[in-house]
Amino acid sequence: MQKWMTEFSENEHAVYFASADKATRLVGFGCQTEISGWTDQRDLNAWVQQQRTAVFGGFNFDADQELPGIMGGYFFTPNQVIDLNEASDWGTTVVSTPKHALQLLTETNEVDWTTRMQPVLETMQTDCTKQKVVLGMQTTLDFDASIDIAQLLESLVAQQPNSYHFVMKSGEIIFVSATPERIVKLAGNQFETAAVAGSIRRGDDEQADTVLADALWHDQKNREEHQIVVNMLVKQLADISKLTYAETPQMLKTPQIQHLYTPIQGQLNAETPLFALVERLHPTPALGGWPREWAKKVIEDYERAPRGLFAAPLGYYSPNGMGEFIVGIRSMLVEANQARLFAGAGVLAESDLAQEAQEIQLKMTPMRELLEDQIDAK
Ligand SMILES: C=C(O[C@H]1C=CC=C(C(=O)O)[C@@H]1O)C(=O)O
Repeated sequence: MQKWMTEFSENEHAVYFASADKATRLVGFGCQTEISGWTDQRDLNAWVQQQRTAVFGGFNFDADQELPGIMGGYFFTPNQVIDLNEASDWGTTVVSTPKHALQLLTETNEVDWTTRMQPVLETMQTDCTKQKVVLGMQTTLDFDASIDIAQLLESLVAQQPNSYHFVMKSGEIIFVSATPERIVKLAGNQFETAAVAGSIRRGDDEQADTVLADALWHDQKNREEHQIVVNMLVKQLADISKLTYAETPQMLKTPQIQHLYTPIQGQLNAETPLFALVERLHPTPALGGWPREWAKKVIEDYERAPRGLFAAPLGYYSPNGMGEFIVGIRSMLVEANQARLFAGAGVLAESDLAQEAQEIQLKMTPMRELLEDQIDAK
């Protein structure tokens, strides 16, 4: 286990952010100032402008659904931010005392998900203006003892090497995401975003994997689901920037899932704050849907519980204007003995809800596997 992981678990406030390529690996400890419960984006912007060091945190997926604590949207300025790619002493191995292996006591699933979502599908089948909605699910796991955060970080780094990592701790509450999706990265007048939508499992060997990738690439429903995201990103950005992207998607692979993927580069016409870009894009139809307001209402009405940081923009923002935000999918909220896992799937009129429910289970496996490292195997 590395030194920063134990330090993280011992701090009241801590944050870890890593880009998918690991060119950025930041960890922050302590809290100088914090903000939550803002009602107007301008209050958040004003607060950010007052900070002299980087701020870290995330938005509430839907600010109209108020939630307490960090799930309602939370940013803070750590006392100390360490660049793990430079400060090698924080990466030194420390001996950790083996903890009590966890036993899973109960697992609570949304067993009614497909029947509950059926009316949404029927609306889409009768009204072709309702093109896409991403429907989420939450699973709660209760253990006999508290989850070891340092061990969780070690598992995350080892098991999800190609994903963005975001872990934020405030007191006893920790939000963890190993996501393949970045909403936006800004440096000067250059930004990067991407459409990640359309999914299939990984194959057992290279040949099976390629067959599955090929099936996904040629699948009409998935291509349509992906194109809705590309179109919206372009629509929201074309008036303020010059965009570069390919006409057809490539594949993006995580250990469990492969996705259709269209990276988009942009050059801003005029200086634009990072939060203004986030506001234009969130929620993209990879997390919300299309039309946007209809999808937002469906999510509010049909999902069992508000999302909070799940599927919301999470990241950091430096005083020089640079920063990066990812979306908090493939995620969980950990509090003492409990983990609440989140995932969702894009639904179109031609979707099979049972199949989408299976896809959601697959999308929960990255977080499940982090916990399995701590479970008593007997
Ligand atoms: C909402 C999630 O995935 C989104 C991102 C990529 C692919 C997706 C899909 O194929 O449905 C989803 O839109 C999730 O993982 O919880």
